[in-house]
Amino acid sequence: MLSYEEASDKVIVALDCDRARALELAELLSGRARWVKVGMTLFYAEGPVVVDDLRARGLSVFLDLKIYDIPFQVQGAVRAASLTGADLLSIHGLGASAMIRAARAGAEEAAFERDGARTRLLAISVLTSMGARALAEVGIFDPLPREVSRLAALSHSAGADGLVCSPQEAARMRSLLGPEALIVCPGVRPAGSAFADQRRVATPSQALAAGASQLVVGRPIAGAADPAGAFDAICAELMA
Ligand SMILES: O=C(O)c1cc(=O)[nH]c(=O)n1[C@@H]1O[C@H](COP(=O)(O)O)[C@@H](O)[C@H]1O
Repeated sequence: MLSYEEASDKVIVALDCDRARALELAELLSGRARWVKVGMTLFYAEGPVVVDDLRARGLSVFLDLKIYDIPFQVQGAVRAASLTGADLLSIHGLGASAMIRAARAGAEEAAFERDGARTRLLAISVLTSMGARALAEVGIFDPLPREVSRLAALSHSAGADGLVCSPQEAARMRSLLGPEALIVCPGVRPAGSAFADQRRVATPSQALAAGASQLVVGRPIAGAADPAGAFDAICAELMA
């Protein structure tokens, strides 16, 4: 059974909003949440300073930029993004092994320059908003779990520290990657919450039982009338 601290460490709150609201949410969740996610909506509007703001409040940051480009560009982008001191950074597994190795080199350069811990890299597998039909639209006809497995194995061997996948693939990825791998799952919906644009979803307790290391939860917390209450309810579910 998890303690409240262990449960809260497993929940990464996605701050897909502007800086004022992100800081308001950080305040509302103060003393509860330990992890937040800065994605493209917030980062493109505010830049690296927002990572400083959140780290200064003692929060660990997943910088979710889903980086995808040629290896040269990716190395530079990952270096720059890692210089923010973010704990986690996302890149696309679809960039293949040369791009992932370049990402790893960029993260190592930044750690050397900062004389600090290396930002850990999470490879995005198949977005949780996509189902088999969306995959087929982009020419991938393999069953979804097979596509996720291929990207997981490739990213792992090229130097990514972990994987982003839906909770529906978490058990399979846990047995593929082993007990130490970081398996981060968005597409988490407490019972009764709207799925919105998410397709491959599960409840917090199902995601945890399937082997997720951490869960990413956005709108069910950030969009709730009482974000702290919604966060605590998820922790309580993980502790049960
Ligand atoms: O990298 C991610 O975090 C991510 C990957 C993915 O496949 N699906 C996914 O939803 N996400 C992110 O997880 C968060 C989910 O938000 P909610 O759907 O509001 O809980 C968003 O910030 C997405 O950017």
